[in-house]
Amino acid sequence: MSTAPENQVDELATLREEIETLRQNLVDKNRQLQDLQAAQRATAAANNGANNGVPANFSTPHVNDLTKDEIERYSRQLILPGFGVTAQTKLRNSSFLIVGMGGLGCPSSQYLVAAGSGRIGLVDYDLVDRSNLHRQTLHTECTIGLPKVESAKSALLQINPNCEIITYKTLLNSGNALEIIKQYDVILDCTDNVVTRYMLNDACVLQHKPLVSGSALQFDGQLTVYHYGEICPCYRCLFPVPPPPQAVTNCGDGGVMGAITGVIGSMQALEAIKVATGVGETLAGRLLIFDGANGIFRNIKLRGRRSDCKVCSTNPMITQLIDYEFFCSMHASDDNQALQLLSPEERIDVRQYIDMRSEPHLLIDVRPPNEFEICRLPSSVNMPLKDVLDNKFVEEFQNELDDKKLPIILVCRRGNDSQIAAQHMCNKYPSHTIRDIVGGLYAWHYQIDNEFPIY
Ligand SMILES: Nc1ncnc2c1ncn2[C@@H]1O[C@H](COP(=O)(O)OP(=O)(O)OP(=O)(O)O)[C@@H](O)[C@H]1O
Ligand SMILES: [Zn+2]
Repeated sequence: MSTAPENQVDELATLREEIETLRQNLVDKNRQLQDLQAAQRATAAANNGANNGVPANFSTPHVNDLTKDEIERYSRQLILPGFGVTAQTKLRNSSFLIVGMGGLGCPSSQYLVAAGSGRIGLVDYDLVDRSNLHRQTLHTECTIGLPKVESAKSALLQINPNCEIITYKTLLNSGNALEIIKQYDVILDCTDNVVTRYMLNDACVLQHKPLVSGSALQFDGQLTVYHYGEICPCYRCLFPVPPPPQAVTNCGDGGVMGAITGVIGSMQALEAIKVATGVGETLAGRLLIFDGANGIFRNIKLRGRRSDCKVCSTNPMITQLIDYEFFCSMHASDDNQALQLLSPEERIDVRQYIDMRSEPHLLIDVRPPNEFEICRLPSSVNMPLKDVLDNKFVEEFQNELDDKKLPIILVCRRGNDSQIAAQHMCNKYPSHTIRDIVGGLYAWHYQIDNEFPIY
């Protein structure tokens, strides 16, 4: 006999509660583990030099200042020709600031911590989300909802408890960047937005810090080291003017293959290690381009420092941090990115759409076909935005458009593209009722049905 629907609902709720309690337990246990490990390290440090019952003349002195644990832990790195104790010790005396604990920050911090870096700062304002887990490999099912910096710190200390890890759960901006950056030797840009790229670049130039910069989108990645050495350009030398906001795509909109961020993030760690130890040739003055779809690495030579660069030239115009959101006409965080193209009366919200669903209407989903395939509202038809803008709807929906009373509703993922489509269609058919749904499928998930998937 099958369970009654209301029992299933109760059972589901109980299971969810139990999972939540277990998750919270795991987080608490992880914290306890970290505290115990810290106490253990403190005791070991206090006992350092004590002979633990072994006669004094039998205790072995540390070789070249590396402890027994360090020699064992880094043995495969220590025996590398050209690396050795000197580089290992330099690494231990170095500090790295990783800005962004997402797709790039996770692998780069993982390798820097595992390799024996002395001190690592982690900066991120965001919380772990389930959609992060396919690429942000330090975060897990158990740390969903926790600050990314805390989730990462706990995972990193499991790898190497000897590394000092400092967390900053904050948006790095003009107000706090210089103060934080000055405490570290090498800075890694693992963020995903143009505003932070310019801000970090200028802050690193002002503080004379090398900047290891990575980016990953879809199947592609890029990597270089800015402002390192005499002639190496800064980000502004290459891009004096920010791109127009509509030309910028992030992972949330364009998608990204997790392994691409793994490749670029690991290489950022490698570049940072080379900068800190002086071993090997860094990518300063060169840009590494990774075409993951075709398995091709390219290395292109970059121009030298720009003599009229606003920040790194001998007579810079920028001598302190500016308002980068204003400079780029964009936001640094994912918040408040909603486009305001149409007035409220030209739009409907999800509840209004629910009310009109029983009446005849045409619901057009303007997302790309691969996203439409992931999930869709019942009875919606797909016409991607670019086809709407090419007027393909004129032919495709000729009958519906002939019926002037039939409302046409446009929907997309978050309610931005649907506004562009609605505005375009309204210009062509001004007497027709054409509306878009505020907040799109996200609003549907949050306000109507949280079983409806979001991505
Ligand atoms: N100025 C900043 N200060 C602190 N953290 C930042 C800043 N700008 C971006 N970040 C962080 O950088 C990380 C970039 O990660 P990633 O590119 O993998 O994207 P995401 O924001 O986690 O995910 P998605 O774009 O899929 O929603 C994010 O965790 C974001 O919070
Ligand atoms: Zn410059």
